[in-house]
Amino acid sequence: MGLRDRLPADRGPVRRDLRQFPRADARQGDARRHPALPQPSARTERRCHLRLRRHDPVERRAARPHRLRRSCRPRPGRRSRTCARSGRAHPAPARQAQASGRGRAQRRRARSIAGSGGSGCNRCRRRRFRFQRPSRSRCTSRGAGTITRSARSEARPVYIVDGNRTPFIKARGKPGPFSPADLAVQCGRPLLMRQPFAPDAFDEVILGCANQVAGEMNVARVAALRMGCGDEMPAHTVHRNCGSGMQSLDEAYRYIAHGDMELVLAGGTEALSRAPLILSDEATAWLAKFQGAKTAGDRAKALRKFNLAYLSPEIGLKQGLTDPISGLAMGQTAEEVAHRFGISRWQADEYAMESHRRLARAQEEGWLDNEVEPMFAPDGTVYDHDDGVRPDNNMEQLGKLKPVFEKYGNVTAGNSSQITDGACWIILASEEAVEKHGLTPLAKIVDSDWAALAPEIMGLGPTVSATPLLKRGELSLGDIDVWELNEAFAAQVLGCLAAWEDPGFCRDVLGLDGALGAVDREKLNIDGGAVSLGHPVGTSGTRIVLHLVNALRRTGGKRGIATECIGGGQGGAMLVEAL
Ligand SMILES: CC(=O)SCCNC(=O)CCNC(=O)[C@H](O)C(C)(C)COP(=O)(O)OP(=O)(O)OC[C@H]1O[C@@H](n2cnc3c(N)ncnc32)[C@H](O)[C@@H]1OP(=O)(O)O
Repeated sequence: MGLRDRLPADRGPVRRDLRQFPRADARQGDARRHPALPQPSARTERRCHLRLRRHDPVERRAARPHRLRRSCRPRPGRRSRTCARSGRAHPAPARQAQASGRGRAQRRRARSIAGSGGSGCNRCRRRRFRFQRPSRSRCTSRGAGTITRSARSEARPVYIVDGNRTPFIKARGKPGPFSPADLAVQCGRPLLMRQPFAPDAFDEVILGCANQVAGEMNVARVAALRMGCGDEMPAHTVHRNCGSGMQSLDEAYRYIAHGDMELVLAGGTEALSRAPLILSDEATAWLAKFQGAKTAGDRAKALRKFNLAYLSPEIGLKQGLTDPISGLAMGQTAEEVAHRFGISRWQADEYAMESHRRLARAQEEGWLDNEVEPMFAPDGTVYDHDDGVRPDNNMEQLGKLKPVFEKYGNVTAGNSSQITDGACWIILASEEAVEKHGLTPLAKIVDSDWAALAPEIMGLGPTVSATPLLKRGELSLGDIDVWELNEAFAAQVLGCLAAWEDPGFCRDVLGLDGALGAVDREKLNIDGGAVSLGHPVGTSGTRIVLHLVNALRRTGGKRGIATECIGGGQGGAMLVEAL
């Protein structure tokens, strides 16, 4: 029975309450044992469990309930008050509803919200109800600017006509040879050279980048100019963390589908090796004072206040890979997903090993040759392949690695995505542009979706963003020939697969009538993924769509979904059809 047969018959708003997951029995499951590792004692197991519980939003909330400040609690019939936290005015909702002459139901709702102390201040309300209120379902609506169901039938077709990427180069603890703009230019030049149109024929250049460097602000425009697209080429950079590369494609898709543009160059670039070191606020203040000193005496005075600790900068990459709301590193969010769905270390390592095996096979068979363009460093070094792959990786090697993010966790350097540099471009065109320039479309973008969930479990982003594509397209799992699910962490990918097989999760979070089912592993990340290849965060979204198109064409498949989790608690997905 496919998803089509289980489509909910007008079930109303989906209840997306992640407190339900996992079931109690799954929580108690042993997710950490690995036969090749020394086993933790019962005491450390208990401690580890307690530590994970601290990340659990439900347990944490129970332990430390957020109290709305007095001033945030509007009461029916009272005058509006100012929130001490946000500084915004809170109208008393019941009175407000009455005054504006709204209906009885609305007034009742307003009273009940007021009674629970949750009206008015968005910040407070969001904090307090984060895991209490069913969130608005994004399975069916995507906010302003989206292509709605009715508009979709009138939308113009959008074609992927070409694309390529650089090799992904592992960051080895020092700045890599290329900046984000260098990567984008080295990737883009050969792509533009083989097109039958001039580089200035684009309507817009859009580039995703999560870590822009100060010397290349609006890196899209810098790259467009350096690629010879001309002074009149509009270009902008987009940022949706790990979804930046897919965001650029999605914008291009929408511009073309709406009839605003004909030909767009979209992509992603990232040089994680060049993430900055950041001076602390104290060090910056000292430096400002020192530089502002007018006399030699003032300078000497400032020098005397110098503290050696100022020389110890904060690591920008570490901060960037930590969620600012939950305070969890991305790897810890993967531990969270693994814990909730009982994913073991063994399973994660097995997945990682297979990822390396598949990428090595793809490189050997030349399946990536039409996708990867070599790069040339100023010192003459040629980079022509993804250098993170370990063709001879085995469970013994992987089993020896220590968990990185939790003492007795599952996530290691071996089953995490690697920190790499790389760029990727895709050319998108309307039917008119295809005809005008005599282009050969490779695939068509059919639909896309963005969804959000709690930052602690951002790894489940693919489930909440890809399922609406299946729903809207009335597709079952069997209708999807290839899946590209970005491998942020092996445990996170496996967590998504487990969630789709969990009837409770699918029913309550995804709004289905039962479990979606098991994704065929032979159709998932068939040529490896970020675990073996690396994950230049702003680029990966473009890469998975480009590779999906190539993989579909190579295997003779028709439909494919590229999907990824996004730091901060989001998911993005794109449905394409090979031509
Ligand atoms: C929404 C999202 O997409 S979230 C995802 C965003 N991205 C991330 O969070 C990045 C996650 N990854 C990381 O943070 C890093 O890769 C880390 C912290 C896990 C590891 O970083 P590093 O220590 O620099 O990794 P590195 O690749 O150097 O490996 C460390 C060690 O493990 C070993 N190792 C790594 N992978 C393997 C493997 N597959 N098999 C055997 N050994 C391995 C290395 O050889 C190395 O050992 P050595 O020091 O003796 O040479």
